[in-house]
Amino acid sequence: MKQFHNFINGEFVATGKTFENRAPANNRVIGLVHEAGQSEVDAAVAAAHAALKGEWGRMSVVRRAELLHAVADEIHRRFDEFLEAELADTGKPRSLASHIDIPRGAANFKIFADIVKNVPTESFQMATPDGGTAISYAVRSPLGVVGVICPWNLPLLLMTWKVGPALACGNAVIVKPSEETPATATLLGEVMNAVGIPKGVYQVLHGFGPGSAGEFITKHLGVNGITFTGETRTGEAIMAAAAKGVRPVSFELGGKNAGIVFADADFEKAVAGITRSAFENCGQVCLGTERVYVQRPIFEKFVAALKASAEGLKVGPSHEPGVNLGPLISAEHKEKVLGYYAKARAEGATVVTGGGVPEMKGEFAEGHFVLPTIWIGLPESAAVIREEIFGPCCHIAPFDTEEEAIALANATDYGLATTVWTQDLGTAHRVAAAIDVGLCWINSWFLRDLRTAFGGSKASGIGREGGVHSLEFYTELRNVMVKL
Ligand SMILES: NC(=O)c1ccc[n+]([C@@H]2O[C@H](COP(=O)([O-])OP(=O)(O)OC[C@H]3O[C@@H](n4cnc5c(N)ncnc54)[C@H](O)[C@@H]3O)[C@@H](O)[C@H]2O)c1
Ligand SMILES: N/C(=C\C=C\C=O)C(=O)O
Repeated sequence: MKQFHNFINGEFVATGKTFENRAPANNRVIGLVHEAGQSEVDAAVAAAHAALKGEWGRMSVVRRAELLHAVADEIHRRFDEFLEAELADTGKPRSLASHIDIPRGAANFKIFADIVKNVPTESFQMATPDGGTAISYAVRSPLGVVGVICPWNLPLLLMTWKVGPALACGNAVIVKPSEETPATATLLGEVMNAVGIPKGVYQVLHGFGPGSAGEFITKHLGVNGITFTGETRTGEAIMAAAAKGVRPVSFELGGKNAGIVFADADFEKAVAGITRSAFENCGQVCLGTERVYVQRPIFEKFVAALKASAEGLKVGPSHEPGVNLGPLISAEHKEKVLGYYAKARAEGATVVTGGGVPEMKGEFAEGHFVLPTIWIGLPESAAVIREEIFGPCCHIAPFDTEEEAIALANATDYGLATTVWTQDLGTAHRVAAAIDVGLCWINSWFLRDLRTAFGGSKASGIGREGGVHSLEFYTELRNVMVKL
Protein backbone atom coordinates (compact mmCIF):
# COMPACT_ATOMS: atom_id res chain seq x y z
CA MET A 1 0.00 0.00 0.00
CA LYS A 2 1.51 3.36 -1.04
CA GLN A 3 2.22 5.72 1.85
CA PHE A 4 2.04 9.50 1.40
CA HIS A 5 4.23 11.20 3.97
CA ASN A 6 4.49 14.83 4.92
CA PHE A 7 7.55 16.66 3.60
CA ILE A 8 9.08 18.76 6.36
CA ASN A 9 12.52 20.41 6.34
CA GLY A 10 13.67 18.22 3.46
CA GLU A 11 12.58 14.95 5.10
CA PHE A 12 9.57 12.69 4.49
CA VAL A 13 7.74 12.41 7.81
CA ALA A 14 5.22 9.75 8.85
CA THR A 15 2.80 10.59 11.63
CA GLY A 16 1.06 7.23 12.04
CA LYS A 17 -2.31 8.96 11.91
CA THR A 18 -3.43 8.03 8.42
CA PHE A 19 -6.44 8.34 6.16
CA GLU A 20 -7.34 6.45 3.00
CA ASN A 21 -6.56 7.59 -0.55
CA ARG A 22 -9.07 6.06 -2.97
CA ALA A 23 -9.05 5.73 -6.77
CA PRO A 24 -12.06 7.57 -8.25
CA ALA A 25 -12.44 5.03 -11.08
CA ASN A 26 -13.15 2.05 -8.81
CA ASN A 27 -13.26 3.52 -5.29
CA ARG A 28 -10.50 1.14 -4.17
CA VAL A 29 -8.01 2.17 -1.47
CA ILE A 30 -4.69 2.86 -3.23
CA GLY A 31 -2.77 4.54 -0.47
CA LEU A 32 -2.54 5.77 3.08
CA VAL A 33 -1.93 9.45 3.75
CA HIS A 34 -0.17 10.60 6.92
CA GLU A 35 -2.13 13.42 8.49
CA ALA A 36 -0.13 16.32 9.85
CA GLY A 37 -1.13 17.76 13.21
CA GLN A 38 -0.30 20.96 15.06
CA SER A 39 3.23 19.77 15.94
CA GLU A 40 4.04 19.08 12.28
CA VAL A 41 2.68 22.49 11.32
CA ASP A 42 4.78 24.15 14.01
CA ALA A 43 7.89 22.30 12.80
CA ALA A 44 7.24 23.27 9.18
CA VAL A 45 6.74 26.94 10.03
CA ALA A 46 9.98 26.99 12.03
CA ALA A 47 11.86 25.28 9.17
CA ALA A 48 10.44 27.76 6.66
CA HIS A 49 11.62 30.75 8.67
CA ALA A 50 15.04 29.13 9.09
CA ALA A 51 15.24 28.74 5.31
CA LEU A 52 14.41 32.42 4.83
CA LYS A 53 17.24 33.34 7.22
CA GLY A 54 19.65 30.91 5.56
CA GLU A 55 20.95 30.14 2.06
CA TRP A 56 17.56 30.66 0.39
CA GLY A 57 17.11 34.11 1.91
CA ARG A 58 20.58 35.12 0.75
CA MET A 59 20.24 33.65 -2.75
CA SER A 60 20.35 35.94 -5.79
CA VAL A 61 17.23 36.17 -7.94
CA VAL A 62 19.25 34.80 -10.87
CA ARG A 63 20.24 31.68 -8.92
CA ARG A 64 16.67 31.24 -7.65
CA ALA A 65 15.43 31.42 -11.24
CA GLU A 66 18.01 28.83 -12.33
CA LEU A 67 16.83 26.45 -9.61
CA LEU A 68 13.17 26.91 -10.59
CA HIS A 69 14.01 26.13 -14.21
CA ALA A 70 15.77 23.01 -12.90
CA VAL A 71 12.61 22.06 -10.97
CA ALA A 72 10.57 22.31 -14.18
CA ASP A 73 13.16 20.28 -16.09
CA GLU A 74 13.12 17.57 -13.39
CA ILE A 75 9.32 17.37 -13.55
CA HIS A 76 9.66 16.80 -17.29
CA ARG A 77 12.39 14.21 -16.72
CA ARG A 78 10.00 12.38 -14.35
CA PHE A 79 6.96 13.20 -16.48
CA ASP A 80 5.52 9.68 -16.48
CA GLU A 81 5.77 9.38 -12.68
CA PHE A 82 3.91 12.67 -12.24
CA LEU A 83 1.37 11.61 -14.86
CA GLU A 84 0.65 8.24 -13.26
CA ALA A 85 0.46 9.84 -9.81
CA GLU A 86 -2.06 12.44 -11.02
CA LEU A 87 -4.12 9.81 -12.88
CA ALA A 88 -4.24 7.55 -9.82
CA ASP A 89 -5.45 10.41 -7.63
CA THR A 90 -7.99 11.93 -10.01
CA GLY A 91 -9.00 9.26 -12.55
CA LYS A 92 -9.00 11.97 -15.22
CA PRO A 93 -8.41 11.07 -18.89
CA ARG A 94 -4.76 10.40 -19.67
CA SER A 95 -4.90 12.81 -22.62
CA LEU A 96 -6.04 15.65 -20.35
CA ALA A 97 -3.41 15.12 -17.65
CA SER A 98 -0.61 14.66 -20.17
CA HIS A 99 -1.52 17.77 -22.18
CA ILE A 100 -2.68 20.12 -19.41
CA ASP A 101 -2.02 19.09 -15.82
CA ILE A 102 1.61 18.00 -15.92
CA PRO A 103 2.98 20.38 -18.58
CA ARG A 104 1.36 23.36 -16.85
CA GLY A 105 2.60 22.02 -13.52
CA ALA A 106 6.13 22.48 -14.85
CA ALA A 107 5.51 25.65 -16.88
CA ASN A 108 4.32 27.48 -13.78
CA PHE A 109 7.90 27.40 -12.46
CA LYS A 110 9.52 28.60 -15.68
CA ILE A 111 7.21 31.54 -16.36
CA PHE A 112 7.72 33.10 -12.95
CA ALA A 113 11.44 32.40 -12.85
CA ASP A 114 11.67 34.50 -16.02
CA ILE A 115 9.25 37.22 -14.90
CA VAL A 116 10.94 37.80 -11.55
CA LYS A 117 14.33 38.30 -13.25
CA ASN A 118 13.07 40.77 -15.82
CA VAL A 119 10.31 42.88 -14.29
CA PRO A 120 11.71 46.23 -13.07
CA THR A 121 10.55 48.18 -10.05
CA GLU A 122 9.65 51.88 -10.20
CA SER A 123 11.78 54.96 -9.49
CA PHE A 124 10.86 58.66 -9.39
CA GLN A 125 12.85 61.89 -9.23
CA MET A 126 11.29 64.95 -7.62
CA ALA A 127 12.16 68.58 -6.95
CA THR A 128 12.15 69.28 -3.22
CA PRO A 129 10.80 72.45 -1.52
CA ASP A 130 14.34 73.57 -0.66
CA GLY A 131 15.18 73.73 -4.36
CA GLY A 132 17.03 70.43 -4.29
CA THR A 133 16.19 66.97 -5.61
CA ALA A 134 15.11 63.62 -4.23
CA ILE A 135 15.03 60.22 -5.85
CA SER A 136 12.69 57.38 -4.87
CA TYR A 137 13.14 53.76 -5.76
CA ALA A 138 11.03 50.70 -4.94
CA VAL A 139 12.42 47.43 -3.60
CA ARG A 140 10.60 44.10 -3.50
CA SER A 141 11.17 41.67 -0.63
CA PRO A 142 9.53 38.28 -0.02
CA LEU A 143 6.24 38.14 1.88
CA GLY A 144 7.85 35.40 4.04
CA VAL A 145 6.19 32.03 4.76
CA VAL A 146 3.20 31.44 2.48
CA GLY A 147 0.47 28.90 3.19
CA VAL A 148 -0.72 27.28 -0.07
CA ILE A 149 -4.09 25.54 0.34
CA CYS A 150 -5.03 23.51 -2.74
CA PRO A 151 -8.09 21.86 -4.36
CA TRP A 152 -8.37 18.41 -5.98
CA ASN A 153 -9.47 19.19 -9.53
CA LEU A 154 -6.11 20.14 -11.10
CA PRO A 155 -3.82 19.17 -8.24
CA LEU A 156 -0.30 19.79 -9.61
CA LEU A 157 -1.26 22.67 -11.92
CA LEU A 158 -3.12 24.65 -9.29
CA MET A 159 -0.54 24.02 -6.58
CA THR A 160 2.46 25.12 -8.70
CA TRP A 161 0.45 28.07 -10.04
CA LYS A 162 0.98 29.41 -6.52
CA VAL A 163 4.27 27.74 -5.53
CA GLY A 164 6.03 28.92 -8.73
CA PRO A 165 5.64 32.66 -8.13
CA ALA A 166 5.95 32.31 -4.36
CA LEU A 167 9.39 30.69 -4.66
CA ALA A 168 10.43 32.97 -7.54
CA CYS A 169 9.82 35.91 -5.20
CA GLY A 170 12.00 34.34 -2.51
CA ASN A 171 9.30 33.05 -0.17
CA ALA A 172 9.10 29.67 1.57
CA VAL A 173 5.86 27.72 1.09
CA ILE A 174 3.88 25.26 3.17
CA VAL A 175 1.55 23.35 0.84
CA LYS A 176 -1.62 21.63 2.01
CA PRO A 177 -2.83 19.50 -0.89
CA SER A 178 -6.45 18.40 -1.00
CA GLU A 179 -7.09 15.29 1.08
CA GLU A 180 -8.36 13.74 -2.16
CA THR A 181 -5.11 14.21 -4.13
CA PRO A 182 -1.89 13.88 -2.10
CA ALA A 183 0.36 12.31 -4.73
CA THR A 184 1.95 14.94 -6.98
CA ALA A 185 2.61 17.47 -4.20
CA THR A 186 4.46 14.72 -2.31
CA LEU A 187 6.41 13.67 -5.40
CA LEU A 188 7.44 17.29 -5.93
CA GLY A 189 9.26 17.09 -2.59
CA GLU A 190 11.62 14.54 -4.12
CA VAL A 191 12.21 16.92 -7.02
CA MET A 192 13.00 19.82 -4.70
CA ASN A 193 15.64 17.74 -2.90
CA ALA A 194 17.08 16.43 -6.16
CA VAL A 195 17.39 19.91 -7.67
CA GLY A 196 18.93 21.45 -4.56
CA ILE A 197 16.15 23.73 -3.33
CA PRO A 198 17.22 24.29 0.29
CA LYS A 199 15.30 22.35 2.92
CA GLY A 200 12.37 24.19 4.45
CA VAL A 201 11.65 26.18 1.28
CA TYR A 202 9.04 23.76 -0.09
CA GLN A 203 7.10 21.70 2.45
CA VAL A 204 3.97 19.55 2.21
CA LEU A 205 1.53 18.85 5.06
CA HIS A 206 -1.33 16.44 4.46
CA GLY A 207 -4.72 16.57 6.09
CA PHE A 208 -8.11 18.18 5.99
CA GLY A 209 -9.47 21.61 6.69
CA PRO A 210 -11.20 22.24 10.02
CA GLY A 211 -9.42 20.67 13.01
CA SER A 212 -6.59 19.51 10.77
CA ALA A 213 -3.57 20.77 8.84
CA GLY A 214 -5.54 23.26 6.74
CA GLU A 215 -6.87 25.13 9.73
CA PHE A 216 -3.59 24.87 11.70
CA ILE A 217 -1.63 26.39 8.80
CA THR A 218 -4.05 29.26 8.19
CA LYS A 219 -4.28 30.07 11.91
CA HIS A 220 -0.52 29.92 12.55
CA LEU A 221 0.79 33.46 13.08
CA GLY A 222 4.17 32.39 11.69
CA VAL A 223 2.47 32.07 8.29
CA ASN A 224 2.75 35.51 6.69
CA GLY A 225 0.19 35.11 3.88
CA ILE A 226 -2.26 32.57 2.51
CA THR A 227 -3.06 31.71 -1.08
CA PHE A 228 -6.10 29.48 -1.47
CA THR A 229 -8.00 27.82 -4.28
CA GLY A 230 -11.26 26.17 -3.44
CA GLU A 231 -14.90 26.69 -2.56
CA THR A 232 -16.17 30.13 -1.70
CA ARG A 233 -17.42 29.05 1.71
CA THR A 234 -13.97 27.65 2.52
CA GLY A 235 -12.52 30.99 1.47
CA GLU A 236 -14.78 32.67 4.02
CA ALA A 237 -13.41 30.42 6.78
CA ILE A 238 -9.79 31.01 5.74
CA MET A 239 -10.34 34.75 5.52
CA ALA A 240 -11.62 34.71 9.09
CA ALA A 241 -8.51 32.77 10.17
CA ALA A 242 -6.21 35.18 8.33
CA ALA A 243 -7.80 38.19 9.99
CA LYS A 244 -5.79 37.43 13.14
CA GLY A 245 -2.38 38.91 12.46
CA VAL A 246 -3.84 40.80 9.47
CA ARG A 247 -2.31 38.36 6.99
CA PRO A 248 -2.90 38.94 3.24
CA VAL A 249 -4.94 36.42 1.27
CA SER A 250 -5.17 35.58 -2.41
CA PHE A 251 -8.31 33.63 -3.28
CA GLU A 252 -9.40 31.71 -6.39
CA LEU A 253 -12.87 30.53 -5.47
CA GLY A 254 -16.02 29.07 -6.97
CA GLY A 255 -17.88 30.05 -10.10
CA LYS A 256 -21.18 29.67 -11.92
CA ASN A 257 -19.92 30.62 -15.32
CA ALA A 258 -22.02 31.51 -18.36
CA GLY A 259 -21.42 30.59 -21.97
CA ILE A 260 -23.06 33.01 -24.42
CA VAL A 261 -23.59 31.89 -28.03
CA PHE A 262 -24.79 34.49 -30.53
CA ALA A 263 -26.60 33.52 -33.72
CA ASP A 264 -23.65 34.75 -35.82
CA ALA A 265 -21.14 32.50 -34.02
CA ASP A 266 -19.09 29.94 -35.90
CA PHE A 267 -21.56 27.19 -35.04
CA GLU A 268 -19.23 24.18 -35.10
CA LYS A 269 -16.56 26.00 -33.04
CA ALA A 270 -19.15 27.15 -30.52
CA VAL A 271 -20.48 23.61 -30.09
CA ALA A 272 -16.96 22.25 -29.66
CA GLY A 273 -16.04 25.08 -27.28
CA ILE A 274 -19.08 24.66 -25.05
CA THR A 275 -18.62 20.88 -25.08
CA ARG A 276 -15.13 21.44 -23.63
CA SER A 277 -16.18 24.14 -21.16
CA ALA A 278 -19.13 22.10 -19.88
CA PHE A 279 -17.66 18.59 -19.77
CA GLU A 280 -13.84 18.75 -19.66
CA ASN A 281 -12.33 17.17 -16.51
CA CYS A 282 -15.83 15.78 -15.86
CA GLY A 283 -17.05 19.35 -15.34
CA GLN A 284 -14.63 19.78 -12.44
CA VAL A 285 -13.06 23.01 -13.64
CA CYS A 286 -13.79 26.25 -11.81
CA LEU A 287 -13.82 28.04 -15.18
CA GLY A 288 -16.34 25.59 -16.62
CA THR A 289 -19.72 26.50 -18.12
CA GLU A 290 -22.84 25.36 -16.22
CA ARG A 291 -25.13 28.05 -17.73
CA VAL A 292 -25.40 28.33 -21.52
CA TYR A 293 -27.36 31.14 -23.19
CA VAL A 294 -28.01 30.74 -26.93
CA GLN A 295 -29.56 33.36 -29.21
CA ARG A 296 -33.06 32.19 -30.17
CA PRO A 297 -32.62 31.70 -33.96
CA ILE A 298 -30.10 28.91 -33.34
CA PHE A 299 -31.36 27.65 -29.98
CA GLU A 300 -33.01 24.41 -31.14
CA LYS A 301 -30.16 23.62 -33.53
CA PHE A 302 -27.57 24.29 -30.80
CA VAL A 303 -29.36 22.13 -28.19
CA ALA A 304 -29.46 19.23 -30.66
CA ALA A 305 -25.81 19.68 -31.58
CA LEU A 306 -24.61 19.88 -27.95
CA LYS A 307 -26.71 16.79 -27.15
CA ALA A 308 -24.97 14.88 -29.92
CA SER A 309 -21.58 16.16 -28.79
CA ALA A 310 -22.21 15.16 -25.16
CA GLU A 311 -23.45 11.73 -26.20
CA GLY A 312 -20.31 11.32 -28.27
CA LEU A 313 -18.05 11.60 -25.21
CA LYS A 314 -16.44 8.35 -24.14
CA VAL A 315 -16.90 7.71 -20.40
CA GLY A 316 -14.31 5.49 -18.71
CA PRO A 317 -11.12 5.10 -16.65
CA SER A 318 -7.87 6.94 -17.49
CA HIS A 319 -6.07 4.05 -19.16
CA GLU A 320 -8.78 3.27 -21.72
CA PRO A 321 -7.90 4.68 -25.15
CA GLY A 322 -10.12 7.50 -26.36
CA VAL A 323 -11.69 8.21 -22.97
CA ASN A 324 -12.56 11.88 -22.60
CA LEU A 325 -14.88 11.77 -19.60
CA GLY A 326 -13.47 10.30 -16.40
CA PRO A 327 -15.08 9.90 -12.97
CA LEU A 328 -15.88 12.55 -10.40
CA ILE A 329 -13.30 12.79 -7.62
CA SER A 330 -15.16 11.03 -4.81
CA ALA A 331 -18.31 9.22 -3.69
CA GLU A 332 -19.27 12.35 -1.74
CA HIS A 333 -18.93 14.57 -4.80
CA LYS A 334 -20.83 12.05 -6.95
CA GLU A 335 -23.67 12.18 -4.42
CA LYS A 336 -23.63 16.00 -4.59
CA VAL A 337 -23.78 16.05 -8.40
CA LEU A 338 -26.51 13.38 -8.60
CA GLY A 339 -28.41 15.40 -6.00
CA TYR A 340 -28.47 18.28 -8.46
CA TYR A 341 -29.50 15.91 -11.27
CA ALA A 342 -32.50 14.97 -9.11
CA LYS A 343 -33.22 18.60 -8.20
CA ALA A 344 -33.33 19.57 -11.88
CA ARG A 345 -35.91 16.87 -12.58
CA ALA A 346 -37.90 17.86 -9.50
CA GLU A 347 -37.91 21.48 -10.65
CA GLY A 348 -39.35 20.45 -14.01
CA ALA A 349 -36.32 20.43 -16.30
CA THR A 350 -36.44 18.78 -19.68
CA VAL A 351 -33.49 16.37 -19.60
CA VAL A 352 -32.02 16.65 -23.07
CA THR A 353 -29.42 13.97 -22.32
CA GLY A 354 -27.93 12.22 -19.29
CA GLY A 355 -29.32 12.80 -15.82
CA GLY A 356 -27.96 9.65 -14.23
CA VAL A 357 -25.04 7.26 -14.23
CA PRO A 358 -23.54 5.15 -17.05
CA GLU A 359 -23.51 1.37 -16.93
CA MET A 360 -19.90 0.49 -16.01
CA LYS A 361 -18.51 -3.05 -15.94
CA GLY A 362 -16.46 -4.92 -13.35
CA GLU A 363 -14.49 -2.86 -10.83
CA PHE A 364 -15.52 0.37 -12.55
CA ALA A 365 -19.12 -0.14 -11.48
CA GLU A 366 -17.84 1.07 -8.08
CA GLY A 367 -16.37 4.21 -9.67
CA HIS A 368 -17.79 7.74 -9.43
CA PHE A 369 -18.93 7.97 -13.05
CA VAL A 370 -21.92 10.09 -14.04
CA LEU A 371 -23.43 10.87 -17.42
CA PRO A 372 -22.80 14.20 -19.15
CA THR A 373 -26.10 16.01 -18.71
CA ILE A 374 -27.95 18.85 -20.45
CA TRP A 375 -31.16 20.50 -19.28
CA ILE A 376 -33.52 23.04 -20.82
CA GLY A 377 -36.77 24.61 -19.69
CA LEU A 378 -35.92 25.74 -16.17
CA PRO A 379 -36.50 29.23 -14.74
CA GLU A 380 -33.40 31.25 -13.86
CA SER A 381 -34.31 30.75 -10.17
CA ALA A 382 -33.67 26.99 -10.38
CA ALA A 383 -30.99 25.54 -8.09
CA VAL A 384 -28.93 24.09 -10.97
CA ILE A 385 -28.75 27.60 -12.47
CA ARG A 386 -27.96 29.44 -9.23
CA GLU A 387 -25.59 27.05 -7.44
CA GLU A 388 -22.15 25.72 -8.43
CA ILE A 389 -22.43 21.98 -9.15
CA PHE A 390 -18.88 21.25 -10.35
CA GLY A 391 -19.98 18.33 -12.55
CA PRO A 392 -20.47 17.48 -16.26
CA CYS A 393 -23.76 19.30 -16.70
CA CYS A 394 -25.24 22.51 -18.01
CA HIS A 395 -28.57 24.24 -18.57
CA ILE A 396 -29.27 25.91 -21.92
CA ALA A 397 -31.68 28.84 -22.21
CA PRO A 398 -32.54 31.07 -25.20
CA PHE A 399 -32.06 34.83 -25.33
CA ASP A 400 -33.00 37.50 -27.89
CA THR A 401 -30.87 40.61 -27.38
CA GLU A 402 -27.27 41.33 -26.38
CA GLU A 403 -28.52 43.30 -23.36
CA GLU A 404 -30.59 40.30 -22.23
CA ALA A 405 -27.62 37.96 -22.54
CA ILE A 406 -25.43 40.26 -20.46
CA ALA A 407 -28.12 40.59 -17.78
CA LEU A 408 -28.60 36.81 -17.62
CA ALA A 409 -24.85 36.13 -17.40
CA ASN A 410 -24.34 38.75 -14.67
CA ALA A 411 -27.27 37.57 -12.52
CA THR A 412 -25.09 35.50 -10.17
CA ASP A 413 -23.16 35.98 -6.92
CA TYR A 414 -20.06 34.71 -8.70
CA GLY A 415 -17.78 36.55 -11.11
CA LEU A 416 -15.11 34.16 -12.39
CA ALA A 417 -15.30 33.43 -16.14
CA THR A 418 -17.41 33.74 -19.28
CA THR A 419 -16.99 32.29 -22.75
CA VAL A 420 -18.60 34.32 -25.58
CA TRP A 421 -19.09 33.04 -29.14
CA THR A 422 -19.71 35.59 -31.88
CA GLN A 423 -18.08 36.72 -35.11
CA ASP A 424 -19.07 40.35 -34.60
CA LEU A 425 -16.19 42.40 -33.16
CA GLY A 426 -18.51 45.02 -31.71
CA THR A 427 -20.62 42.41 -29.93
CA ALA A 428 -17.54 40.65 -28.58
CA HIS A 429 -15.96 43.74 -27.06
CA ARG A 430 -19.21 45.24 -25.77
CA VAL A 431 -20.13 41.99 -24.01
CA ALA A 432 -16.60 41.55 -22.63
CA ALA A 433 -16.77 45.09 -21.24
CA ALA A 434 -20.14 44.50 -19.57
CA ILE A 435 -19.64 41.09 -18.00
CA ASP A 436 -18.76 41.19 -14.25
CA VAL A 437 -16.06 38.51 -14.32
CA GLY A 438 -12.29 38.26 -13.96
CA LEU A 439 -11.84 36.24 -17.15
CA CYS A 440 -13.72 36.60 -20.44
CA TRP A 441 -12.84 34.33 -23.35
CA ILE A 442 -14.05 35.27 -26.85
CA ASN A 443 -14.40 32.34 -29.31
CA SER A 444 -12.23 30.29 -26.97
CA TRP A 445 -12.10 28.81 -23.48
CA PHE A 446 -9.37 28.06 -20.97
CA LEU A 447 -6.79 29.46 -23.40
CA ARG A 448 -4.06 30.65 -21.06
CA ASP A 449 -1.31 33.25 -21.34
CA LEU A 450 0.42 32.97 -17.97
CA ARG A 451 1.51 36.62 -18.12
CA THR A 452 -2.10 37.80 -17.84
CA ALA A 453 -4.16 38.54 -14.74
CA PHE A 454 -6.10 35.51 -13.47
CA GLY A 455 -8.78 35.59 -10.81
CA GLY A 456 -12.40 36.25 -10.04
CA SER A 457 -14.60 39.06 -8.77
CA LYS A 458 -17.54 38.99 -6.34
CA ALA A 459 -17.82 35.54 -4.64
CA SER A 460 -15.22 34.08 -7.03
CA GLY A 461 -12.13 35.45 -5.38
CA ILE A 462 -9.85 38.14 -4.09
CA GLY A 463 -6.86 39.42 -6.03
CA ARG A 464 -5.25 38.48 -9.31
CA GLU A 465 -2.35 36.14 -9.93
CA GLY A 466 -0.44 35.65 -13.16
CA GLY A 467 2.39 37.65 -14.71
CA VAL A 468 3.44 40.65 -12.66
CA HIS A 469 0.20 40.43 -10.69
CA SER A 470 1.62 37.48 -8.75
CA LEU A 471 4.55 39.65 -7.66
CA GLU A 472 2.07 42.05 -6.06
CA PHE A 473 0.88 39.29 -3.73
CA TYR A 474 4.08 37.36 -3.12
CA THR A 475 6.26 40.39 -2.28
CA GLU A 476 6.22 43.39 -0.01
CA LEU A 477 7.06 46.58 -1.91
CA ARG A 478 9.19 49.17 -0.04
CA ASN A 479 9.79 52.72 -1.26
CA VAL A 480 13.16 54.31 -0.47
CA MET A 481 13.49 58.08 -0.92
CA VAL A 482 16.97 59.62 -1.07
CA LYS A 483 17.46 63.40 -0.55
CA LEU A 484 20.28 64.46 -2.88
N1 LIG B 1 -11.12 29.99 -8.94
C1 LIG B 1 -10.30 29.01 -9.26
O1 LIG B 1 -9.28 29.20 -9.96
C2 LIG B 1 -10.60 27.61 -8.79
C3 LIG B 1 -9.80 26.57 -9.27
C4 LIG B 1 -10.10 25.26 -8.85
C5 LIG B 1 -11.15 24.99 -7.98
N2 LIG B 1 -11.89 26.03 -7.52
C6 LIG B 1 -13.02 25.77 -6.63
O2 LIG B 1 -12.67 24.75 -5.67
C7 LIG B 1 -13.82 23.96 -5.37
C8 LIG B 1 -13.50 22.50 -5.55
O3 LIG B 1 -12.31 22.21 -4.83
P1 LIG B 1 -12.37 21.60 -3.35
O4 LIG B 1 -13.60 20.77 -3.19
O5 LIG B 1 -11.04 20.99 -3.04
O6 LIG B 1 -12.56 22.91 -2.46
P2 LIG B 1 -12.62 22.95 -0.86
O7 LIG B 1 -12.82 24.35 -0.53
O8 LIG B 1 -13.53 21.92 -0.33
O9 LIG B 1 -11.12 22.49 -0.39
C9 LIG B 1 -9.99 23.15 -0.91
C10 LIG B 1 -8.85 22.96 0.07
O10 LIG B 1 -9.14 23.68 1.26
C11 LIG B 1 -8.93 22.85 2.39
N3 LIG B 1 -9.81 23.33 3.45
C12 LIG B 1 -11.13 23.08 3.61
N4 LIG B 1 -11.62 23.75 4.68
C13 LIG B 1 -10.57 24.47 5.20
C14 LIG B 1 -10.42 25.37 6.31
N5 LIG B 1 -11.44 25.68 7.10
N6 LIG B 1 -9.18 25.91 6.56
C15 LIG B 1 -8.14 25.60 5.76
N7 LIG B 1 -8.20 24.76 4.70
C16 LIG B 1 -9.42 24.21 4.42
C17 LIG B 1 -9.22 21.47 1.89
O11 LIG B 1 -8.64 20.48 2.71
C18 LIG B 1 -8.60 21.52 0.50
O12 LIG B 1 -7.21 21.30 0.56
C19 LIG B 1 -14.91 24.42 -6.32
O13 LIG B 1 -15.76 25.34 -5.67
C20 LIG B 1 -14.16 25.16 -7.41
O14 LIG B 1 -14.92 26.16 -8.04
C21 LIG B 1 -11.66 27.34 -7.91
N1 LIG C 1 -5.62 28.86 -12.19
C1 LIG C 1 -5.75 28.25 -13.39
C2 LIG C 1 -6.80 27.41 -13.69
C3 LIG C 1 -7.90 27.19 -12.83
C4 LIG C 1 -8.77 26.17 -13.08
C5 LIG C 1 -9.87 25.90 -12.24
O1 LIG C 1 -10.41 24.78 -12.08
C6 LIG C 1 -4.73 28.49 -14.42
O2 LIG C 1 -4.92 28.09 -15.58
O3 LIG C 1 -3.70 29.12 -14.06
